[in-house]
Formats: sequence, structure tokens, C-alpha cells
Amino acid sequence: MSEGQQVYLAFTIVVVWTLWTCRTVWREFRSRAVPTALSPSTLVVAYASQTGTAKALAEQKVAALQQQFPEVQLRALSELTLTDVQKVTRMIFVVSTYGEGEPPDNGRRFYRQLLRLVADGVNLSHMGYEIVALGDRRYPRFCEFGIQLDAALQAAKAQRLQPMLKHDRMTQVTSDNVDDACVWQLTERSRLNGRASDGLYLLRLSTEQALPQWRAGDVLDVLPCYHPGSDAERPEHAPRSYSIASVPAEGQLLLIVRQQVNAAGQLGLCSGWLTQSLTPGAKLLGRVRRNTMCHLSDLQAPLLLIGAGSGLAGLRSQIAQRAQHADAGPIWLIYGERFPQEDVPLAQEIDQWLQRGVLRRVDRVFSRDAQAPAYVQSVISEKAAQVQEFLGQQGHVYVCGSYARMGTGVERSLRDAIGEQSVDQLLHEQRYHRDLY
Ligand SMILES: Cc1cc2nc3c(=O)[nH]c(=O)nc-3n(C[C@H](O)[C@H](O)[C@H](O)COP(=O)(O)O)c2cc1C
Repeated sequence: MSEGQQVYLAFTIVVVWTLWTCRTVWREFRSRAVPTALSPSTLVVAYASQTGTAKALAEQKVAALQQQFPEVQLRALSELTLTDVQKVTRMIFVVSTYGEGEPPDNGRRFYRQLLRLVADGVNLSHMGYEIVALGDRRYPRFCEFGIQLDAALQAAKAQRLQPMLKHDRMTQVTSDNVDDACVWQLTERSRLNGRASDGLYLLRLSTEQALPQWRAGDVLDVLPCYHPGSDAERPEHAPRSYSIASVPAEGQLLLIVRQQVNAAGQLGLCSGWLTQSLTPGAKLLGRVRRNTMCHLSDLQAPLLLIGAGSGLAGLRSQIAQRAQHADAGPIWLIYGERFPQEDVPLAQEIDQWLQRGVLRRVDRVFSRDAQAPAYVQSVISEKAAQVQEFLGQQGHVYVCGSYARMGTGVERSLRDAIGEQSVDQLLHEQRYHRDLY
């Protein structure tokens, strides 16, 4: 081969190699550049979901529609703007209701924006829509967000293509097939507080079946007052949900259950059964329910855990998950109870985690402390600058406990402490997780 031919060959190889690399990079870029742009022919299935049920239903819908509508796209409402909506001609909304008839966190911004545009006289008459609303009839405002969203879309002159479908959580769950539920055995139950009333209990459950692979943040739906394997008929009670307090790597499923007692002194149906009637060794039927909005994938990011009472369950599972990873990011735990002497559940374990460095910082506060009564909200307000510094740009907030007694107060104090915009950003970037009941 002459020198000229050699140079030509080398040149050709370099060009082909460069083109090939560019093609590969472009393909990779394109495959990652989701979501793809919306066009008038795109059918958008948009969900707003707090604990993942509406999201899962929306995913099922997209899978079912793919054959008929190849251009179907799944989006969280938080990923959509009104400009997007003005581009498409057909949408299906799958939305749950949260709080006291409010939108879930990832639907709030979109809804606020929609209301603003409606007030400005926006016209969405080019768009047809359907709403699938998820709710729970035990709440006074059943499926309220679906209803409000429908009213706003009507006011914007969008066309309702189907009457709204309302799913009641209880009928949905009870009519589900419980065959894929797991039979659990209560191996141990211990009392976590020393007070005469408001017993808080740790339940250890094991199973002879393969251990389900749940994730921190998931929930166990328990069928109350039913002993699997006995001849007794299955009672007609709706399952009760409990945040799972452990991770599968621990080899057991832990629950932290508050014994509920009504004004007449009667024990709560499921909590009374779990904390009193059920004897160790007895079996129960429970199914793990995925709570995808409470799954934390970024284990390196700072994590601010806030909770009170039995909310410790959800917080414990997040700590246990990070305890499995040597390089996990820092955790700051803020936990509230009532009495400093009697109410320090899992004290030993938490202190060990603190010594091992799994927890960076722990603040315990007590609302009935004679010297310094305080709620978790007070810690956020008093340590506002430290909260802001701890969270930085990547930090996640995880709140677990009673919605009425704690959830709304925590959000208010966070907004005061780190600013409206930062909290909206946390919500938008799905870094604010709330497992509230
Ligand atoms: C704290 C809290 C508040 C709720 N408030 C309502 C409500 O006001 N109205 C309603 O119909 N359902 C309410 N629900 C029930 C949920 O909408 C229902 O469980 C739904 O299936 C959850 O769907 P998701 O997992 O997609 O968020 C509430 C649930 C929780 C945990």
C-alpha cells in the first residue's frame, strides 16, 4: 500500500468511527430525552397521586391504550404546564384526593395555575377530557379534587367526553383478590411506651411464604379479625393500612401500632385486635401495598425525617434502608411524642444508629414536657437556618404521622422556615414525601 493509500485508509477509519460514535450518542440522547414533546395527536394520561394508587392506575391505562393510541403519554400533573395542555386535544386525568378535599402534592401547582387561567378567561374548548377520581367515602369530601378539577375544566370550556368515574378506596380494596396476600405470623409484640393509655406497640411478623420484596415507604393492608387457615368465614371488614417499619433485608416485617380507644372506652377494631386480642403465634392476612410516592431512590441525598407517635414506623423503615448502605447520606430525625419519661420508643436502637453515624442528628420533643413543651413544628421553626443548610439543593423531607395533628402544621412551619418557593420546589421535584393518615 502506498503512503497516500495508508493516509486515505486512516482518514476513512477516523471518519467512520466518528460518525458511528455520533450516531450512538444521538440515539442514547434521544432515548433519554423523555418525555417527548406533545402534539395535538398525543393522548395524555395525567395523574396526581399521593400514595401511588392513582399513578399505578394511570400506568395501567397507558399500557391498555398503547395498542389503540400509539401516541399515548403518561405524565404526572406536576410535569405538565398549561401551555402543554393548550397543545393537546385529548386528556385523561387520574387523580386522587388528599388532605381535606385537596389535590395531592404533585397536582397542586397545576391546579393553581388552571384556576388562575380560568379567572383570566382561558378557552380550552379544543380539548376533550375524562376524569377518573380516586377517593375514600369515609371522608366528607369524597373525590373532591376530581370534582374541583372537572369544574375548572368546565369553566375553561373543555369538553367532558365521559361522566366522571369515581373509585372508592374501600370497595376497590375489598373487591381485590386477596389470594396474593401473604399469611403472616405474629412472632412477638412489645409495648413501646410506658403510659397507661394510648399504648404504642411493636409487632414482629414473619412468614413461611417467600418474603415479599417491599421498599421503605410501603404499607401493609391488614384484614382485621380474620385468622387465615381457620374455618371461620372471612369477615366483611375493610383492610386497615399500616406503614411498614422495616425493610426486607431485616428478614421480618415490623409494624408500630397505636391502640385506638373511642370515647366509650371501646378498642379500635383492627388496632384493638392487633394489640390485644391477637396472641403471639397467631396468623393474619396482610398484603404489601406499594407506596411509590414514598420510595426514596437517592440514598446519598440528605434526608430530614419528621414524625410523631406511630409515624415512627415510616421513619424507621427509611433509617433501616440507609443503615444497609455504608455510603448513605446524612439523616436528621425530628420526632415528637407526649411525655418525656414514658414516650421514648425505640430509644436504644435510635441511639445506636446515632453512634454508628447512620443518623447524624436526633431531636426529640414532647408536647406534655413540664419544662419545655414542644411539637416537631417548633424544632423546624427554631432551627430554620440549620434545616435550610441541611437540605441544601438535593435534600429530601419525609413526614410520617397524623395528617390532622401534624402534617398540615409541619408544612406551615416549613414554609415559614425555608420559604414558600423552596417548599414548592421540594414538592415539584418530588423531594417532599408525606405518609400521613
Ligand atoms: C391524609 C389523607 C387524606 C385524604 N382525604 C381524602 C378526601 O378528602 N376525600 C377523599 O375522597 N379521599 C381522601 N383520601 C383517600 C385517598 O384519596 C384514597 O386513598 C386514594 O385511593 C389515594 O390515591 P393515591 O394513592 O393515588 O394518592 C385521603 C387519604 C389520606 C391518606
